[in-house]
Amino acid sequence: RRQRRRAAAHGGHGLRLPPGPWQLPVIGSMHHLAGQLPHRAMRDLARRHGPVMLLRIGEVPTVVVSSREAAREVMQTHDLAFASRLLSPTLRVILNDDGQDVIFAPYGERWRQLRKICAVELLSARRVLSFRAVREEEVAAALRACAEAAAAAGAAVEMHARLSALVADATVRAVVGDRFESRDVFLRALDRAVELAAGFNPADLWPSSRLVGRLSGALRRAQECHDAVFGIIGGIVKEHQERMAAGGGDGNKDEDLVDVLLRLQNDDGLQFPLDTNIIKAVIFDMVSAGTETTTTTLEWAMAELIRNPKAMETATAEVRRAFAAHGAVREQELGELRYLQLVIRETLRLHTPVPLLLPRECREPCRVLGYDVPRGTTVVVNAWALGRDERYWPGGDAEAFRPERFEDGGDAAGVEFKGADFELLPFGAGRRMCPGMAFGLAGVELALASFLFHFDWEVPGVADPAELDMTEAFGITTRRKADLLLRPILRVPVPGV
Ligand code: HEM
Repeated sequence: RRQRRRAAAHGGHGLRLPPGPWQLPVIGSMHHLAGQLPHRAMRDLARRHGPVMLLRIGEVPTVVVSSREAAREVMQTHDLAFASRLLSPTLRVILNDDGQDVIFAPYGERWRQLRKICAVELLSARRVLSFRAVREEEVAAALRACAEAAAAAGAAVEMHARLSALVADATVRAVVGDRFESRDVFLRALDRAVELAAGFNPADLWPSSRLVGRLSGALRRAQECHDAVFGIIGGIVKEHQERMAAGGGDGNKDEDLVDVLLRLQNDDGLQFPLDTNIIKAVIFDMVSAGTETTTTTLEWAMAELIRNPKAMETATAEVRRAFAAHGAVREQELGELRYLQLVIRETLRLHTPVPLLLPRECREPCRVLGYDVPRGTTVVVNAWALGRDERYWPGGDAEAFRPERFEDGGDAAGVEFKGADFELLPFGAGRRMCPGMAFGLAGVELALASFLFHFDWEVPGVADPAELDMTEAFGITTRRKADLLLRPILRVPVPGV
């Protein structure tokens, strides 16, 4: 009978819908998620109901995928059927559009054009390389700040603030060409957007109710975020336009991403013109997708290394050995740091920065592991749960930080995060996979290697580093809840200090 009720809820007949926990009127399955972070609650529910599970989040039918095989079906076998996104009411307000950007655009020609621009122009390997000097300068500034703290005996550094400033400045300079004065206002608004975009507010739970939408504080807050962020971006785009009109800003070498987009705006070959609103939305995508994820990865990597002194020792010894003669980390040789790469891979496994990836929307009726997924269903892949699943990470230590598991001969040797191994999906997979992977990793690698090269790190006031608080906060990304206060001890002089 339960099965029939669910089928009716979808307006479908004779469908074999995925199983799921019992539902209540109005709130659907929400009571099963209450009091826990969604990715954790969904993992626990999936253990009981299976790898393809149907929930109703408020009124939104949501299929949660929690096995390697099911993820492969969604993101590879039927990728085209799941290549769209849904735009929640909150996101619609934050972006002020119906999917004009890349991240939340529905699948279609418009998205394909923007995606191609990302691949060929904005986030290509050549472009990422062109921002090397920016990355090096911003990392050097962060190192100098840490060196000052180290010199003031015993001063600790609040790593979240330090890392988000570093990543934001490096990303923003690449995207818009310069730091901007309102960086902190921008970051605060972005912070709120990350929380709001995770959904689970009344406006997103009951999208069909205008009344709920109107009464929901979330939409008001989303509007405030939009105004703050797009006001700043609008000013930046205008400055670029004026500079271009005055004949400056040309020359491929120093192009920032706004320059690139404005240049493409004049390209007659585009099927869909890039109007200024689209450019602003894409700029917002680049900055928001680039900062939060990269900062989160760096913070967890530092926290895990602190908690695991042996891994810290190995990673530090490797980077100091590699760059001892040069006195500073050089980006072009980072590929040689094999252990550091494994530390990053292990961090992305345990602390998948976007734990539920970005929800997809089913474009055409489809079957996943034999279950029917009706058109319009939201589909969520619990990448965080896959990354900790004992079936794929054997050895009884799936929740432990052990980069060695990826070494040759290790039990996860050869498992990569490039979208082909469905147990490790920090960047997703398939057509909607993250196009900013190289951009993000370049920032993580350089910063992490440099922090370890110049400093040893201690946690003041925590007798046993294993006791470090690792609680996650709610949001579209898995940020740390607690501050990460670390004391740097200078070991190799920082140039310019
Ligand atoms: C550690 C860093 C990063 C992580 C973990 C990450 C993760 C993700 C994930 C999980 C998705 C959704 C994939 C899917 O649906 O299968 C995504 C999409 C996206 N990411 Fe990233 N990302 C990172 C860095 C970046 C950076 C630096 C940029 C750009 C500057 C970027 C731009 C994008 C864009 C534009 C999309 C949307 C793609 C589409 O829908 O077609 N990301 N990212």
